[in-house]
Amino acid sequence: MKATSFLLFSMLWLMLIGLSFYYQVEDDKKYGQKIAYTQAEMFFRHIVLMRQWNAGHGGVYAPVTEQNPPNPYLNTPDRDVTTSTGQKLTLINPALMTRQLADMEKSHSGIRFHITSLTPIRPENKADAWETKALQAFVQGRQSYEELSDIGGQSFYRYMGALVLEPSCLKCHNGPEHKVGDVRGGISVSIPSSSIDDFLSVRLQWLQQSHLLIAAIGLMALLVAYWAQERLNKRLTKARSHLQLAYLDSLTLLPNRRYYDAFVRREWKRATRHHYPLSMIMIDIDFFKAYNDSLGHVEGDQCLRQVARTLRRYFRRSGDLIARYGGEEFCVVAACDSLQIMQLAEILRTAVESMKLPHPESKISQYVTISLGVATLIPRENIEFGDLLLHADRALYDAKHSGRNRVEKYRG
Ligand SMILES: Nc1nc2c(ncn2[C@@H]2O[C@H](COP(=O)(O)OP(=O)(O)OP(=O)(O)O)[C@@H](O)[C@H]2O)c(=O)[nH]1
Repeated sequence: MKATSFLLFSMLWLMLIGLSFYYQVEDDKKYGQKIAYTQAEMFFRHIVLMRQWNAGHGGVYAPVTEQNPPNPYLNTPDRDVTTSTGQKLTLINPALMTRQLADMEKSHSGIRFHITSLTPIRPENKADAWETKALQAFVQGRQSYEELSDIGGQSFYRYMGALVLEPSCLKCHNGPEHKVGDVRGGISVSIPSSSIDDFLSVRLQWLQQSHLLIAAIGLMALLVAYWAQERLNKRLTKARSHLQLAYLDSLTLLPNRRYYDAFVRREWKRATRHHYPLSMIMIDIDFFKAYNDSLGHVEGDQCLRQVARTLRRYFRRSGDLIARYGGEEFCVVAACDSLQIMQLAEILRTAVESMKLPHPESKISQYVTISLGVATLIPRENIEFGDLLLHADRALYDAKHSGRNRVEKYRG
């Protein structure tokens, strides 16, 4: 893994973790809201049930106390009674019971509920702005309404359920304008959002910690993979450079003689099996000693490199090879016939001459030139591959002795 890939994967991983964190937090918020509204709805249903119980009994009597004075809005003949022992009792109808329970709940848990309507009998039952919105929604046909809203600057999950007139309610709501099934108001239940926020913040903390841990584990795994890959790469590079040292000539970066020998042996066997010709070229730089002597060894090395670079351009096929044979000698092996190898040799000769690399001490040209000896054989069982080398060498000798800067073919 490269450093850029490591960075890319790390960023991708962190993005995934970030996304997972975001969606889980959002999900938890929704879940928290759902819990709040469900809790509020349950409260509402419970109150409605208690009201039904109360209305079913036509109200219940309780002793008159400071906290439980007679209800001035209740116009029934037996609102206040005195027992045979002189105890004063007053009738508690569903509305009064709801109010008393609301006061108790508010001081106990902070949860508020409020019985209200668009036309309340009791002024304290007047709807606030949010409740008015909910009651108007009931007029449009909705049965419940829920929203996150403020009361006195404090945030609440607010739920309101519609109160529907039932037969038992007609004992008190007995005017001609009332009939069973009418929505005559609602009870709003408000749960402080702080109670859910506390639960959410604990969950958020857990999510943060678990995501940080997973992110760190993932990053560590990536780091380990990166580190292992780096180690492997280093080993591979080392192994490759060892291999290169063994088979490459360090000056010209051409394959060396050891590689060349192994290559020729392999090609020789193949050509023997398939009966096709194998050709060889021995190449020698003309008057290279004089070049060295006049310009120095450093320039000599540079000249060898330039000649190698020029020659190498003509060897792209997998069956052909050029190598540094030693000193200022290069050799070529190619799976082709004598005509083709002569053409190639001539191309190589021209290419070096065309470099126009000045040679102040050459007796045949003002530039660096090469002599080439070419040989071709169709391998057979009774011929050694060394014969091909000897023939090429012989041809090179002929090229040297017939004037240099030329190609000579082995003539047998
Ligand atoms: N700079 C440099 N010179 C080298 C290297 N290997 C061999 N030589 C030199 O190549 C020269 C070869 O000289 P000779 O074998 O006499 O051949 P020549 O001078 O080219 O003469 P002909 O081949 O007859 O044209 C020697 O002076 C070697 O020192 C090398 O790696 N770098």
